[in-house]
Amino acid sequence: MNFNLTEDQQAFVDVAKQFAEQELAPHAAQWDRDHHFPKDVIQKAGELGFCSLYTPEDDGGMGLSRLDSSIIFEQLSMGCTATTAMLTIHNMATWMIANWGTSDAKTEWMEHLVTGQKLASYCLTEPGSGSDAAGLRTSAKKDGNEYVLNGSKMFISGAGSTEVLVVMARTGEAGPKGISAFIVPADAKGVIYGKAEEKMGWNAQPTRLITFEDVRIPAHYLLGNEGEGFSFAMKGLDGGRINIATCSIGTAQQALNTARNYMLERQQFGKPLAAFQALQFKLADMATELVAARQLVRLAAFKLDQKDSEATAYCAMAKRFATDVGFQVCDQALQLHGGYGYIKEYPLERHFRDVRVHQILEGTNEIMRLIIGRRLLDEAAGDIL
Ligand SMILES: CC(C)(COP(=O)(O)OP(=O)(O)OC[C@H]1O[C@@H](n2cnc3c(N)ncnc32)[C@H](O)[C@@H]1OP(=O)(O)O)[C@@H](O)C(=O)NCCC(=O)NCCSC(=O)C1=CCCCC1
Repeated sequence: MNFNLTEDQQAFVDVAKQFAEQELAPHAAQWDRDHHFPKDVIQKAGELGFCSLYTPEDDGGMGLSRLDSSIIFEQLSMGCTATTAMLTIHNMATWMIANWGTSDAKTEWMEHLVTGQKLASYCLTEPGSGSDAAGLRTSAKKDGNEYVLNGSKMFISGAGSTEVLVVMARTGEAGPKGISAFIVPADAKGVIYGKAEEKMGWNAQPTRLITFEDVRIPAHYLLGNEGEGFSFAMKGLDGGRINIATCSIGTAQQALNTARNYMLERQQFGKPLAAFQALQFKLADMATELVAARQLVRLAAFKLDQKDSEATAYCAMAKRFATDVGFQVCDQALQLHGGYGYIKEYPLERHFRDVRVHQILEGTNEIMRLIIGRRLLDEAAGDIL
């Protein structure tokens, strides 16, 4: 077992780190303050392949593994959490279209999505269904060569600024088996956008309600077959959960680095904070938990790459653990800064606000525990640990 980065992975790290330092980090605070969505910067990231990291090469993507992608997203999220998170969502939606889109739909959309010239949002959650995703009510009714969509999607990242929506909608019976997935052009007639939500963090990307009123799309925008949409949505989220966990790791690493430097510089009682053993212990615990979280995220990514039968449970474990650790590390880094941690002149309060939502979205950490627990207790599952 080799835990070192390969030469290729190190090269990816170098490119991503440079991009994060030059294109993201210098602007992240301003984007947060202005609630500015830096679409041009995401498109610039697309020129480096970052918009289609794990989309297969045959579909125009980079064809990288989930592990390689996680290593890259970690570096990018050290520059700007919210922008990188949006990039991961676009990667997830693009991968879904590449995997299950019809050849006509792929001919129409893929070349624009893999480069990031067009961006995609993922639309599962509804006002009445969050954790109970299979309870969704948005409907898609077949009408000749078209589907007609009606309903609403809530908390949609990028909504109003992306060109493509991957929408899960009901074509059949109640529950997961009646759900299908569709490509919906974001400017289709009848797609109506709500106001941008005022959020605690993730301010460098818009979040809106989307309402579909008799939205007509061609039948070949159906992904796979009718009734397969819930499973596609969940498969997309297995990878999405690693990506979000990764964004927590990168942000927490950035917060840890900032706190370490502050401890070396800041003098109190005639000596640097670094000289106080209680604070050394705090930093030691932050680093230890962060390293453990990173390894679990990379293990889950590896399991997904291997198509391991327990990959879903490992992705849930990684998401639960890394987003909890990421939040705690950012909180402790803020605490180590004392009053300076609480003011906006320093980045700690932004990191704290940005990672908080990772414990909620792409499945709450309570749902992650449910997924892990169910699997552990499934008699057919065998030993997963
Ligand atoms: C786990 C869960 C609670 C599901 O439970 P139920 O008991 O209803 O469904 P159950 O009986 O577990 O399953 C149904 C079928 O589905 C297959 N399948 C499940 N997982 C997977 C999987 N991982 N891969 C493949 N198939 C899967 C399952 O096998 C079953 O099919 P079968 O009967 O076997 O033929 C699910 O709903 C969930 O997870 N909620 C969190 C939602 C949630 O995560 N939002 C997040 C919304 S997105 C979001 O927050 C974003 C934020 C920022 C932007 C991006 C998006």
